[in-house]
Amino acid sequence: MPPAISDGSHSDVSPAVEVSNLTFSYPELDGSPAPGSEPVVQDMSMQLLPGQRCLLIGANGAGKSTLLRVLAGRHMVPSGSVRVLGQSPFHDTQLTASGDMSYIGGSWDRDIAFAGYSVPLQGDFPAGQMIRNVPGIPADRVERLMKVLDVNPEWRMHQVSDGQRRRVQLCLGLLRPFKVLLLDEITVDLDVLGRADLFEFLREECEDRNVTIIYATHIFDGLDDWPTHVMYLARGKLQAFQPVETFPQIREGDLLGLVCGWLSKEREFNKADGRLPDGTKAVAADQDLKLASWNNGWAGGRLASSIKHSSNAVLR
Ligand SMILES: Nc1ncnc2c1ncn2[C@@H]1O[C@H](COP(=O)(O)OP(=O)(O)OP(=O)(O)O)[C@@H](O)[C@H]1O
Repeated sequence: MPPAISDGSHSDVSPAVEVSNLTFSYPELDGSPAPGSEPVVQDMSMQLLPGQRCLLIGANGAGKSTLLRVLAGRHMVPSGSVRVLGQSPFHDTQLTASGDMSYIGGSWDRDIAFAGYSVPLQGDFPAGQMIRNVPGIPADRVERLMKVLDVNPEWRMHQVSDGQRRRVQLCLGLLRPFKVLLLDEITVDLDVLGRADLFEFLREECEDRNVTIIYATHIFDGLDDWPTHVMYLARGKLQAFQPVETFPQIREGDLLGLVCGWLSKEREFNKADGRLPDGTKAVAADQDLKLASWNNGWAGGRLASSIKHSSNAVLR
């Protein structure tokens, strides 16, 4: 396991993203973390400057999505612990409303009362109409993005494939000229060429417009020379955060090998420390399982509830 280190770069330019001693736990219904639980993000500090692109790496359950959602202002944290473009993303909704910060998460869905949670966005409307109707976007940017993402304006949103829906989601998320972009593994449904075109577009955005990007992924194909920085999380802690040129393996085009090495060491560490593969502490077999104080909601006629110390259980 590499030691926690900081980028070490010093600059007079204000950071685009700044995290200072951030600790975050998911609250239970009473607003406090489950007693005895480890925070999902622990004592993290890092900063990225305009123009930098960072890959966010970590095993399943490491806390990547949680960190991105905190940066995107989806969870309340003390205002000094996260600054995006100098603002607190939770407290300053203008960051998102203005389009200066864009967050594109893994799924594109919405909760519909009495119908269910996580309903994929669908409806008989053409993709081109949705995209071209977003006000205030220069026409050349709209057409360029539709070309990069190969979006057919005639696609009807109730008939598209998962990959086509993802392309429309990305197109809408990238439409406004953001300054900070947070991407949570959004390329799983894209074909190889679509993914390559997208990353080329994002690189140009950084180089031409000086934007900052953090991208969480498990897919490293073709990414060796894309990031300027790499950030590795394990058990909620920042294990490494460095410019790519400081990693000989990345310079030699073996980003995947570097990541596999980190994850294998992490797996051995978890085993030796009596932890589950996701890094959480294993619970003794004789410990009572208690229903947690949260329910995840009704979906498809089932009540999905979380049971403490277990994977999600479903009560029918
Ligand atoms: N809404 C939630 N309430 C409580 N705990 C949560 C919630 N969402 C995630 N967690 C827990 O937080 C931890 C980190 O989850 P997170 O989704 O951030 O991991 P990740 O690194 O993005 O994983 P993956 O690579 O599988 O997407 C996990 O242990 C997960 O069980």
